[in-house]
Amino acid sequence: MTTSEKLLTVEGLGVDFPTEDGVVHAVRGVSFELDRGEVLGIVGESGSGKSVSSSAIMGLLPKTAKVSGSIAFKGTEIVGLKGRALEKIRGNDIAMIFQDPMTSLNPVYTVGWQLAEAYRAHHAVPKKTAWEKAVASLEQVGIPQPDRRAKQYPHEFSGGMRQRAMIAMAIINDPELIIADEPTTALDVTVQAQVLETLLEIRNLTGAAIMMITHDLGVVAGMVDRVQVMYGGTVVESGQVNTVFESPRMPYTVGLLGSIPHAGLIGQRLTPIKGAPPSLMNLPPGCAFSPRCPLVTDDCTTAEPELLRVGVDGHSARCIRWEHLAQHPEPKKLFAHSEIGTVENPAELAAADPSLPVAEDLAAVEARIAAEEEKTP
Ligand SMILES: Nc1ncnc2c1ncn2[C@@H]1O[C@H](COP(=O)(O)OP(=O)(O)OP(=O)(O)O)[C@@H](O)[C@H]1O
Repeated sequence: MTTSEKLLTVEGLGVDFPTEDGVVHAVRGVSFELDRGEVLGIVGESGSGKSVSSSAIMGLLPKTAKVSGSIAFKGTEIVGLKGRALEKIRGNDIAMIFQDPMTSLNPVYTVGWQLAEAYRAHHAVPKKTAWEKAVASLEQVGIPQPDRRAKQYPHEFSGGMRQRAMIAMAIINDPELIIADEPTTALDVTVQAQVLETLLEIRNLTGAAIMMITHDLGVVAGMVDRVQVMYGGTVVESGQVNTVFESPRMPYTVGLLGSIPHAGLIGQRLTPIKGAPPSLMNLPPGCAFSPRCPLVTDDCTTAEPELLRVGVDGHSARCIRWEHLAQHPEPKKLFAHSEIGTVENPAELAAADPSLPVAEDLAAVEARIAAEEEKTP
């Protein structure tokens, strides 16, 4: 393995589920890379394909799933990997933390026994060594009196402690990638913050990369390095978290930022995005967000846009109208229907809005980005 090799490279990932009613295109053309020690946030409405993408990386999809594209972990292809080869990666190199700890913890065994077994599954060591490792790993996730707690059953732990025990389970084999699927949603705010803090400490200590799937934009803002926004089964915007939050270049991201409670919105009114997410069985032609987009034009409905480079440090967006958005004086108002009347036909609004400037010539925009990139050290 070369040092420049990415920890994870996902290229053109697609996941289809054939059902009686038709084929569900749950994940479509997803490509991204993850570096060692990087924290990537994946956000998007329910059903946008976040969990299915991460299950594909873990090799945890049901047999009915049709997977296409490539997922390379340290250069090894995971798609199509089965049996022992997959087991070796799963739980050892890549570990997963779920929303409900009881999906990983068995109620009939002590927490310490389960941790020790998880360690022994990947290491040929005596039981005593595995037990010591279990206690050490409980200590690592901040559980007080870990030697006493290790002898207890999951139901004797509080919700926050169970979540920590599950993190202990995930890290016991020193994974290089931790996938956390809504790991704190069920916890109260203070405990959430502590659990997230623990995850970041583990990243600092072990250098593991973290993929954090969450609805909570507050979590994303406070924790991740890079964010990836999903809609209709694909990535519609990605970039450094501050850049994406401060200068979103896909109207869906603007809508998402204004519709979900998060720290940056304190004192502001929430504005839901009108309409419903698309059916993944029957996607609209062109951009999947076009039926709900206040900036839609006829071109948006003819072909699905590529993920276009829209700024420095890998900022990209799947929107042919991103320059219009970039130059819009008040992007947040795009979704503030009540302030500009109820919008039945977003195309009419875009056409009637005189504040929308004409887009710069695309070549000029590319040149401007290239110049900015050159200036960045
Ligand atoms: N086994 C399956 N068979 C058929 N469709 C499925 C299956 N698993 C998931 N899907 C569909 O795939 C789509 C994407 O689901 P996914 O769970 O990835 O969404 P999500 O963005 O993680 O949502 P949430 O935030 O609610 O977990 C959904 O439409 C879902 O119904």
